[in-house]
Amino acid sequence: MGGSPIINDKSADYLHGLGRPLRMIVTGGGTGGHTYPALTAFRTLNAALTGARLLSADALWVGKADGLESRVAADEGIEFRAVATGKIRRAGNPLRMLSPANVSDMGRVPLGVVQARGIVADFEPDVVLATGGYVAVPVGVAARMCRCPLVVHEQTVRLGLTNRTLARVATRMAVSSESSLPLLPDSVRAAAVVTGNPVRPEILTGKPDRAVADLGLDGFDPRLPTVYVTGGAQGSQQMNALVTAILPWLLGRANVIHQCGADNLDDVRARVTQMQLPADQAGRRLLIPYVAAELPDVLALADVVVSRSGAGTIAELAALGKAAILVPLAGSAGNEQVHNARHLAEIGAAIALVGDVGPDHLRAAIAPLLTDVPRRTDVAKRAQAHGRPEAAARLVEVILAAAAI
Ligand SMILES: CC(=O)N[C@H]1[C@@H](OP(=O)(O)OP(=O)(O)OC[C@H]2O[C@@H](n3ccc(=O)[nH]c3=O)[C@H](O)[C@@H]2O)O[C@H](CO)[C@@H](O)[C@@H]1O
Repeated sequence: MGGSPIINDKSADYLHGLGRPLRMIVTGGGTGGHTYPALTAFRTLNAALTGARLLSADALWVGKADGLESRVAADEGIEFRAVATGKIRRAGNPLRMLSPANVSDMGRVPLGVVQARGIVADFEPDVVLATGGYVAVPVGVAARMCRCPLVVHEQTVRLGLTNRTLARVATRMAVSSESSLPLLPDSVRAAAVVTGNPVRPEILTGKPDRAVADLGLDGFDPRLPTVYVTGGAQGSQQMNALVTAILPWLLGRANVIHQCGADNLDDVRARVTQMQLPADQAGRRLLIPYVAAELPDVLALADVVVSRSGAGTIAELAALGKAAILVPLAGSAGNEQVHNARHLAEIGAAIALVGDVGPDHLRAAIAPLLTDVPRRTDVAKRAQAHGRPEAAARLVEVILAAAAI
C-alpha cells in the first residue's frame, strides 16, 4: 500500500515516478447530478494523495461558462476553463433533430472540440474524468484525440446520451450500478468497474440544531416531523405546484423546508402569500431557492424527503437512510428517474409517485410517513441498505489505474 487504502503499490509507484503533481482535467456539469460526483472524486483523490504524503493533484475543470460547475470549481479553488457546447437531443424525432435550436446547438459541439483540444494540449493532463452533461462530449473527445486516458463515470443505471457517446472512446468506464453493465458497448464492458455514485462526504456530517440556528427556523415546532421538499438543483415547477396545493394540510402536521429553484421563487412566494397562512403555520415553513452549504444540516433535520429521483439525490438519501417520496421527472429525459424511483419502491426503500401525480396522491403518500414512525424507520433502513459509502474511493482507484496505463 502506498500510505492510503486508495493508493495501491502500483499507483504509488506511478505517482512517485511522475516526480510532479498528478495533472487531471475534470469535465462534467450542467446539473448537480453531474457536477458533485466529479467534485467528490477530486476531493477524495487529494485526500488520498495527502494521506500517502504525495503532492495534491493539479486540476483543471473544463465546463460551460454559466454552468453550476463554474461556481463549484471557483468555490473549490479549482482553475476553470469554459468551452462551447450544445444540447445534444435524442434522435427519436427527426423533425426535432432538424429544428433551428438543435442545428445551432449541434454546430457548437465541433467548436467545443476545437477549444477543448487546445486546452487539453496545453494542460497535458495525465487523466481526464468526465461525469456527464453535454459539455463533457467535446472535452472527452478532445482527450482521446490527444491520446489522454479518459475515465467516464455514469451516475444513473441507463447511460445518458453524453456517456453513450463517450463510452465508445473511454479508457475506463465507471458505473454506479451492476444493472448498467449489460447496457455498455462490448468494447468497454470488460474494462468497466461498478464504483457506485460518489456522495459528498459533508452530506453525512449534518446537524439538525445547526439547520435551525443557521436558517433561522425558530418558528419550527420540534414536536412535529420536518419534511424537506426538493426539486433538484434547478427546482421543479411540478413539485412546487404539488406541495403548494397541500401546504395548509401539511403545515398542520409538519415543519416544511421547500427548495423551489431560483427561477420559481417569485411564483411560489406569490401563490403562498395569497393563501394567507396563519402565523404559526407560516413560521413552520421555509421557502428557499437553493440549499447550498446548509444541505447536510437540512437533510439531518428532515424526517421525510419529497424529491425528484435524480441519481445524486437518491445516492445521498441512501447514504443517510432517509424515508423519501420520489416524484420522478416526467418525459423522455426523465425515464431513468422513473426507473430509479420504481426500483427503490419495489424493495420498500422509498415511495414512488409515477405518472399523473396530483396533490391527493402526495397527501396520501406523506400522511403515513408523518404519523407512523416505525413505518418511516423501516423505509429509511431499506434505503440505507442501498447506499455505497465507498463509491468515491472506488472511482479514484479507477482514475489512478487509467492514468498509470
Ligand atoms: C433534469 C436532469 O437532467 N436530471 C438528471 C440530473 O439530475 P439533477 O442534477 O437534476 O439531480 P441529482 O439528484 O442527480 O443531483 C442534484 C444534486 O444537487 C444537490 N442539490 C439540489 C438542490 C439544492 O437546493 N441543493 C443541492 O445541493 C443535490 O443534493 C444533489 O447532489 O443528473 C442526474 C445524474 O446523472 C440524473 O439522474 C437526472 O435525471
